[in-house]
Amino acid sequence: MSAILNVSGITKIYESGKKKVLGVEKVSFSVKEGEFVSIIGPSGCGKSTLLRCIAGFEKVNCGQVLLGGEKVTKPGPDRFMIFQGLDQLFPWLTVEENIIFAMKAVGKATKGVDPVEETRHYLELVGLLGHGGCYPYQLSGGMKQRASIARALSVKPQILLMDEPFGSLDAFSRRTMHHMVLKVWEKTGVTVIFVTHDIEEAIDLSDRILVFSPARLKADVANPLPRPRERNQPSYRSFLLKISGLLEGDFKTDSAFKGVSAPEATLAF
Ligand SMILES: Nc1ncnc2c1ncn2[C@@H]1O[C@H](COP(=O)(O)OP(=O)(O)OP(=O)(O)O)[C@@H](O)[C@H]1O
Repeated sequence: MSAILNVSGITKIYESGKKKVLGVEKVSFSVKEGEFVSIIGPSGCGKSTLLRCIAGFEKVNCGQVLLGGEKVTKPGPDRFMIFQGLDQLFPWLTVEENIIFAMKAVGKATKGVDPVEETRHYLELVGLLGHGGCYPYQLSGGMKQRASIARALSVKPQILLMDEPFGSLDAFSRRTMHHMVLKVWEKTGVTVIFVTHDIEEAIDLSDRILVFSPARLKADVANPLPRPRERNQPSYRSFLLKISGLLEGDFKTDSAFKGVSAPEATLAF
């Protein structure tokens, strides 16, 4: 499979007044079409910054992001971002209307197909069939994230960017969401980049794990475990130890850029 995303030497420096803070520095990696890649690292190490640079929400200071060979300079419907917050849907529209609105806004409703029928397909995929007529306030946190994922898929993005999407859910709901998101990934073949603080979540879901230390990509590790991943297997434990070991220590990064403060990252799992 060829690379759909190429991130080449990107640096993002935030400037507020006289202060300059490093978001990410000289980060390079690529992602193949259909891959599921997780990004893990201490709080403040630049995971969200990286995702926002790929989404086109942030302008990079150096380097470039190429998606399908095209340079990313602004947000676009080929990248859809899902956040941790549970209020990403328009509260004045039903779930079905939210999805139809998104499809129409980016011109991705399939020609000759009734948008209501198409919406049903995505709702079924995320396990929300029968809830299309609900308003967001009538849904649980997990159901809201399912609806946000259905809406994201409906615009047929090349990459789904997920920034700790299940971070505010309880452990049981998270496990249920993991099954759902893997089913969606397998059925649609969409490329996923998934930010998490949770090592087991990264191992359960992804083909590859990018381990960050402050502002830098420290390791790019292929997940050797066959799917479905069994947490009680010795091979799972040893891979978990490997990733945990990569996350330990090394919390001071001096920027190569003069006058730029390194991020203050903390280990908080
Ligand atoms: N808009 C901004 N303006 C100034 N500094 C910022 C801004 N956004 C992020 N930063 C800084 O950039 C660094 C990286 O932040 P980022 O949010 O990308 O980290 P993170 O790894 O996603 O953290 P967390 O896991 O806690 O969400 C931090 O030092 C942060 O304070």
